[in-house]
Amino acid sequence: MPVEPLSQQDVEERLRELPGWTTDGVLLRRSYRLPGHFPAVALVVHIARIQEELGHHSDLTLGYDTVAIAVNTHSVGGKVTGLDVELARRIEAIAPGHGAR
Ligand SMILES: C[C@H](O)[C@H](O)[C@H]1CNC2=NC(N)=NC(=O)C2=N1
Repeated sequence: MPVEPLSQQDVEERLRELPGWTTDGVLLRRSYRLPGHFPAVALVVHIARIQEELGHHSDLTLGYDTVAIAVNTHSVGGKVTGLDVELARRIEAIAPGHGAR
């Protein structure tokens, strides 16, 4: 199935089920605070594993106890698509297990 950009309204509707995630119309973003540096590193590695499984990759920024995620779909010229929302859902499902909030 071809991947198509979502309208801003579509993105906002989908984000209602993803508290903490925001969009500026170009990127889907969320930052997490972790209980220390290694938990933050572990979250990055876990996200990297999910991204390899999906074949879809965000820009991940690792801080001391923070992880920031920004993602859109390059193949449609840098717009938000269902692939980005799916990645956000997958990340939300595993982040609490790392103590992320
Ligand atoms: C061939 C490979 O699946 C593609 O290049 C994937 C890789 N990861 C990707 N990640 C993101 N964010 N957007 C893409 O369009 C994309 N394309």
